Amino acid sequence: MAGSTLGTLFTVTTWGESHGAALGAVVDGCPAGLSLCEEDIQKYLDRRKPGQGKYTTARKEGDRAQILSGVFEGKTTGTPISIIIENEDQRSRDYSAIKDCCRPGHADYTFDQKYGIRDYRGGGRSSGRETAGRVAAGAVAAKMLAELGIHFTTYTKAIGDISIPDGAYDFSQITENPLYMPSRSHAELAAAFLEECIQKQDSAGGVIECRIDGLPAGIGEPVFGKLDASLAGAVMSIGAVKGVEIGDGFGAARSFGSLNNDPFYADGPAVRKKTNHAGGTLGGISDGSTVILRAAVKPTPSISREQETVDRNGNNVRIFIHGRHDPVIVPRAVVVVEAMAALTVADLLMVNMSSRLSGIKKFYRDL
Ligand SMILES: Cc1cc2nc3c(=O)[nH]c(=O)nc-3n(C[C@H](O)[C@H](O)[C@H](O)COP(=O)(O)O)c2cc1C
Ligand SMILES: C=C(O[C@@H]1CC(C(=O)O)=C[C@@H](OP(=O)(O)O)[C@H]1O)C(=O)O
Repeated sequence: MAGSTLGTLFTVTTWGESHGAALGAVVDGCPAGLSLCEEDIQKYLDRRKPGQGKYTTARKEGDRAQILSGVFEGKTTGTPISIIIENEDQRSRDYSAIKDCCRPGHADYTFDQKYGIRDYRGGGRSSGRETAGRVAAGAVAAKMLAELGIHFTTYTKAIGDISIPDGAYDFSQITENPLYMPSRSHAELAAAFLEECIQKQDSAGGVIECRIDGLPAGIGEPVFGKLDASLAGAVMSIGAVKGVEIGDGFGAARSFGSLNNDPFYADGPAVRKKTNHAGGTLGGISDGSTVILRAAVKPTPSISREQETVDRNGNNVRIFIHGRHDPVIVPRAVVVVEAMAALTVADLLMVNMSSRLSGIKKFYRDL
């Protein structure tokens, strides 16, 4: 299936290229009866849309979602939901000039090696634009999860070295600044840092944090389909994501068992934890506390500074990229991380429904 599909029971396939006529997604396995309209999807897509200010690519796309199937009279029908987003601004400034060169840090070289043919008008399937389909699909998953009381809070935790300390968040700020940072002062520092990067014809990376609230204990598979492994796999499949942490992540390697273990306590009939170093998962199964994941995003590879590379004939050449590129990917990828997390949780929930005989009996009785 050439790696375009994710999930077991709640699946998503994305299709299309950055410079083709359109791109989109097919969501299969979404239960019938969910209220769903184009506006639900649009709200998500608008958070990723390019061409919105100086910290995003200048490529102007409306990114309007159209639902082609799987919804009737405002409700999902249980059949595949197909969503299309037309490309409107494919015109690129310089791709023909660099068509035989491999952009350092981008996927040109590896695509050439794998397929022997490449649509040089842009990144094709390796373009960040492919993530529009993921976000449209993730909006469907998030809508379903919201009905179950499962909610996502996703934001920019760091840009370059400007990092918001754990817990020092003002969530009301997330939508107030174009960098999606939950701290006004950090957003101002990050904006100044990005201005410097742009001046130097350079790009920057950063960290995205996603918190999942309302997930009950018991979701996730014990071996390969672990909640943390599945989240990491889905989030690592986003272009430019170079690392994923769950809970304290790499910090846990420097901790001690006595500090890193989260003590349990009984709160009436509920079992809770005093701390959450584990990030909401134990043994690959949710423990009922907030699931916390972070994604490390590298600096945008296409920078306008002169760089060294090779061409298809094996010559050492210098490359100048003058196209439309994000000086920082992080703010636009915030909603992509959320979408991938929502798709993963929706799928694991569906798989989980068959893990107990009592669950199957209940489903059978309700038929
Ligand atoms: C939302 C989003 C926007 C992106 N924008 C750009 C861009 O404008 N220019 C660019 O060179 N790469 C951009 N990228 C990154 C490339 O798609 C990515 O680096 C490339 O596919 C190579 O994959 P890798 O970095 O995972 O190895 C973007 C990625 C995402 C997720
Ligand atoms: C258009 C989008 O971002 C694009 C992501 C991208 C890349 O190489 O990843 C390269 C640029 O596109 P183009 O191929 O036109 O030069 C960005 O503008 C988008 O995300 O919608």
